[in-house]
Amino acid sequence: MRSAHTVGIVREAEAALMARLPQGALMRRAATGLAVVCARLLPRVYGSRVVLLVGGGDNGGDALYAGADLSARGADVRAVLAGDRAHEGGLAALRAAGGRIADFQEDTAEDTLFDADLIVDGMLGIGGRGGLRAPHAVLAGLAATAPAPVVAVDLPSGVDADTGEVTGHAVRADVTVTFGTYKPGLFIDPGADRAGRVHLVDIGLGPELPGPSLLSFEDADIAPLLPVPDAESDKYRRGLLAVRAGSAHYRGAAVLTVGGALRTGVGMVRYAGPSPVVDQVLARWPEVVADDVDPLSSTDLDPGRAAAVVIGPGRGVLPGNVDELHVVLESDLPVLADADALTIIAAGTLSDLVRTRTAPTLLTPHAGELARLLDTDREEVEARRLEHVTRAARELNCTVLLKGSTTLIAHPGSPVAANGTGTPLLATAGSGDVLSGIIGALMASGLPATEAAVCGAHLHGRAAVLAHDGAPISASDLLSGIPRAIARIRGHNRTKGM
Ligand SMILES: NC(=O)C1=CN([C@@H]2O[C@H](COP(=O)(O)OP(=O)(O)OC[C@H]3O[C@@H](n4cnc5c(N)ncnc54)[C@H](OP(=O)(O)O)[C@@H]3O)[C@@H](O)[C@H]2O)[C@@H](O)CC1
Ligand SMILES: Nc1ncnc2c1ncn2[C@@H]1O[C@H](COP(=O)(O)OP(=O)(O)O)[C@@H](O)[C@H]1O
Ligand SMILES: [K+]
Repeated sequence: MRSAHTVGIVREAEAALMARLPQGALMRRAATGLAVVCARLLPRVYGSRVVLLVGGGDNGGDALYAGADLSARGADVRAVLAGDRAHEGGLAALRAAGGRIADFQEDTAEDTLFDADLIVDGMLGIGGRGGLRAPHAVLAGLAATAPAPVVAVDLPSGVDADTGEVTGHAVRADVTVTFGTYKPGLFIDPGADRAGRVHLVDIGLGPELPGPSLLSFEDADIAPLLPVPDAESDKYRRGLLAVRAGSAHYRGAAVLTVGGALRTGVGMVRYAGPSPVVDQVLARWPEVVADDVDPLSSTDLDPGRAAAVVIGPGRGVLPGNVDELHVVLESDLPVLADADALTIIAAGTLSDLVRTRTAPTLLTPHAGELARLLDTDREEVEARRLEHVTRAARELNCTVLLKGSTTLIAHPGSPVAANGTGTPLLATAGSGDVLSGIIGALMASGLPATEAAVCGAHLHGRAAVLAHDGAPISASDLLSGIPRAIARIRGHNRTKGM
């Protein structure tokens, strides 16, 4: 599991640690770690051409000291100064080690960057604010087109460390070397996409840091959470999931939600819906126990021995659907509400019930649905995803999973989780229905809503990557990836344990 802390927290921890260390010690630790990663990226250090893009703050200082280390090992190091000032100690160290230093010149910068074997982005770190100004923006553009790999110092310049937001230009790194702790923006798109592979360099900040602001999970963290049936299990102990998805207009939503649950593994799926949808679900999934129920006229929940309910995908927003959701939310079962159920909640009539129910509640909106829940617009949510998912969890007093290129999961009082798996190919109709089924199965198996959401999103992304094989996938294709993803994740855990 990788923990991230916001800039404010990093600054406080840094101040506490620096008070006990000789001046400059932290920057030396950071720069040494950076130089080691840079050296590994070069076929050989001696004779390699390394170009440092140097900003006016300590981020530039890190780059200059690392450049001095590489220069001392025989690399040909050139620093291009983006600002009108640069870290004095770093400049002196690079000069003393034989490196060259030049101010940014529009007419020579391109040749300098295109001749490099490695480009080190030390323009802005956690002190960056807003969109990159010139000449930083020009250098970011040149670094993106130059053939050499780009290593970002602490974070790619132009990425907001706390949110992953990018306003205008930002560096696109192949590798980011970050110091002391991960920064949230390294795990949230578009920042995550700009960061490439992220290495953490330990500079001794750990003991000064409080609990994380954001978490990112890997296979090894997910594997122990996945339910494993044991010899004592029967279908009820493994969990019965009640699915309230699909309608005469949207039959596929029922088929996909149920499929997501079955492929994830659950004791039983009990489906309730209008008769033509029941026929379609049974034609595809004969193992389902299905009840003909017209949700528009019957509000009986009769969940049997259900351990959790998924409601909403393709279900409709008519008065009967509102009544059905009301009954489900009034139950003491864990509930996952998606799609049309979110539209109903956003309309206001049931949001109080969501807020006050004591059983676990998980809402799984995309940006548009979250915007409706928070009475704002989609662009606003997309620009500040972390802020909005946190606010929704707090205001609705439940777990909220915000879908999108980075899926975020928030629960009041807990660090937000950023999902690290997936592919843009997931942006296809119905893939959200599959996600609801996956998470519903995990909730029915007994996982708390937040853990089910974190595991489900991870599994969903892994399944997509395994299913696509380089070609586009449909939501149905995704289903076949789920068991393979579970096997891979479990296998990873075994390897780690050996
Ligand atoms: N914390 C730690 O534990 C450790 C931290 N360390 C390192 O220190 C880094 C933080 O250093 P920092 O505070 O000096 O800020 P930094 O990121 O260099 O930027 C400041 C400069 O950027 C400029 N600038 C701002 N926005 C801009 C824009 N949009 N476009 C253009 N320019 C812009 C701003 O100019 P101004 O706006 O003031 O004119 C100022 O000159 C941190 O990321 C890590 O690398 C390690 O050494 C050791 C351990
Ligand atoms: N650019 C992207 N990269 C990765 N995953 C994405 C991207 N866009 C969407 N997704 C994922 O695809 C799924 C789409 O779900 P949703 O928006 O509910 O679609 P639908 O309602 O059609 O099923 C979500 O899991 C979401 O996180
Ligand atoms: K940087």
